[in-house]
Amino acid sequence: METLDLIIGAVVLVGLLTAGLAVGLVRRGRDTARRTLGRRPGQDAGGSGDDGHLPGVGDDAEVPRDSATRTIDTLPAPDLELPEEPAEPTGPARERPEPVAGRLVRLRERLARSNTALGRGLLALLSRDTIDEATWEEVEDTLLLADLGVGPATELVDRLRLRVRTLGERDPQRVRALLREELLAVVDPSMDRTLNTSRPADSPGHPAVVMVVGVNGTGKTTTVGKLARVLVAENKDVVLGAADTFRAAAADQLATWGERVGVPTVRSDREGADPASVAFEAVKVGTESEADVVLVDTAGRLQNKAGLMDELGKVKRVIERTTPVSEVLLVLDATTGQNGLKQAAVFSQVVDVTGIVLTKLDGTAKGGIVVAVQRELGVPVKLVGLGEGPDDLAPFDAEAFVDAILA
Ligand SMILES: Nc1nc2c(ncn2[C@@H]2O[C@H](COP(=O)(O)OP(=O)(O)OP(=O)(O)O)[C@@H](O)[C@H]2O)c(=O)[nH]1
Repeated sequence: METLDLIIGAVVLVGLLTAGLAVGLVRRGRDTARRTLGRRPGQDAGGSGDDGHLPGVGDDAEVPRDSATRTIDTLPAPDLELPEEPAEPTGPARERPEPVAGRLVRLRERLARSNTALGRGLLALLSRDTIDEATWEEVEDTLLLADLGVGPATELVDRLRLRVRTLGERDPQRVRALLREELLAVVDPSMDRTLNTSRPADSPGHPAVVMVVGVNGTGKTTTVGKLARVLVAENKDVVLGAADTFRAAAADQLATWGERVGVPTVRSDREGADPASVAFEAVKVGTESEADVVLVDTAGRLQNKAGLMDELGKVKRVIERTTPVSEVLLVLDATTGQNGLKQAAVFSQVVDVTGIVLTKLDGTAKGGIVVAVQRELGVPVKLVGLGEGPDDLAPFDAEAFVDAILA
């Protein structure tokens, strides 16, 4: 009997050992398969310096079983895609954005190549032997052609004429200096152009939220991408929200901008998903990850579609359930002149625009739109787009701008 018990015990033990070994082998096989699937093309089994057990940077890593359990209220809405953690770039090496200081100098270089540049036209007129009434009219026309707007153009000519006459000034260098002063006055150096990207003091624990709005094709998505780089260059942690859900490609475009500098993007893969819920989720992710700034890209809205404009208002209200919106930046294409101004007015009725981003300033010799749009909205131009390059976005500075015009 005892012998029989011993034999049964031994058989059970061997059985258990065999089963354990089999489970171990299957697990190990699955892990190996996962690592292989997760590997990007070009990475061999021993590559990326891994020891054969850890995934390489950017590979899918299985969530450890002992990682914190997420409660229901931290789960994303079903159609949203949260950024993978960590936000390491998966493509080429992470780019280092160029420093921001002095970028506006590029405008001077670009305008210098233009034959129709505003400053050159004005200086040619003012260096004539006689500056008579006809000349002043030509000065005014030149300013109007440069999209300065009637009010500021008349103002500038009246003041300049008075000073040139009163001082009896004929020296070209002095006339140039007077012109500079008057141009600067209409561009208005006293406006506060600071971009508010500091965490809000009145909403502790939340990131600054910047909403970017504007009509299709003005350069919104590109601006969000460039702005993310500016902030990364300032060592800020950024999260992007792809609330342009009209076009899935817009989210792809935004995510690509982010990946280049290691910034995560919250997005929905479903075209037409609720933009407000994407924006809300982006702010939530930004808060949970203790980001400094959340940049929310919105769909290009045609200003005559009242329903769509209402939706934009909703995006803002939904964000504000969590935390105040620090900046609403309206992106305008500098090459569209008066049309851009009409768009600007409609947008400012729906959301309180706090700053203008004037894109494609490299594509026009008409810098006057800066003045016109500020007058129209009473809101400062804070950033300007100077090209299609990733770092072609410059903080606007009135003096540097006028100097670029007069270069
Ligand atoms: N030359 C120049 N091109 C720019 C500038 N900013 C943006 N662009 C170009 O303008 C085009 C439109 O830019 P997007 O960022 O896609 O415009 P969007 O407003 O987001 O458009 P939707 O996504 O359709 O709403 C792209 O080809 C950009 O490269 C700029 O400052 N200068």
